[in-house]
Amino acid sequence: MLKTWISKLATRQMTTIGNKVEAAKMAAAFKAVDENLKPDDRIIGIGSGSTVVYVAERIGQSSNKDSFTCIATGFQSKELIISNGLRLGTIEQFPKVDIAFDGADEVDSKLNLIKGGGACLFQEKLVASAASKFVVVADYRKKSPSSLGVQWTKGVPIEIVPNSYAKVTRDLQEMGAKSVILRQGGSAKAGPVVTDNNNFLIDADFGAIEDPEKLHNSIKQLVGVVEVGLFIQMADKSYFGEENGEVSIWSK
Ligand SMILES: O=C(CO)[C@H](O)[C@H](O)COP(=O)(O)O
Repeated sequence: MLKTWISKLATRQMTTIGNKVEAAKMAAAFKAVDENLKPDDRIIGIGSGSTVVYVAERIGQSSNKDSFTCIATGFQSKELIISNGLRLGTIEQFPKVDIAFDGADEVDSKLNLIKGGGACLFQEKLVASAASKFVVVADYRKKSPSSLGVQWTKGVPIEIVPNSYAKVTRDLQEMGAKSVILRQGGSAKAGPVVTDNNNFLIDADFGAIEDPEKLHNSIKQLVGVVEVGLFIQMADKSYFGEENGEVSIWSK
């Protein structure tokens, strides 16, 4: 009896926490779109992950949907664009993006980001780097209290060419990574995660990252590395949905 009551309480608490996080994501995304999407924006980048779902929903509510085209950062993003009745274009057609929205795994006070928790980092960086304005949407759990790698402890996601994984693993270990893991598909797939670009992903934990730009540049030059999930000084603004329902904004 007591066990059942405790389990019901735990379920209710988990639901409340879950709802709080979902509400925070939605609040951040809606405010970010409302404050940043301008009527003359023609090409809009749509990122990946669970927060961007609300960005696509909000953009999908626009009355001038025919006047702009959305660029995806991966399979999920493409589906979001289509399911919200938005026009889909490609980065090859539109290499100049007016504004891009995306989520993040961790954000520091200088607006450096860890991204790639959802395995989409290469296309996310491609679209963000093509954008005149890059706006991040996240919930309160993504704010770094100090350095990157403190809040997000699964490691820096790194997209690599598949047959380079053993060599890049060794390189990262030699660079001082505490752990280097080839990301696995888990119960959904026997073997490694394969990205939208047919690559593998490594998660390399460097602990608290004192100099993210230096680390980014060192990893980027390793042969086999396609892209690094450290986004250095790319974001213009970050919107965080808070636990109390408010939205806080960090700007450059
Ligand atoms: O980088 C990403 C995918 O590769 C996501 O943007 C990041 O993982 C944040 O996702 P969510 O909004 O679900 O927390």
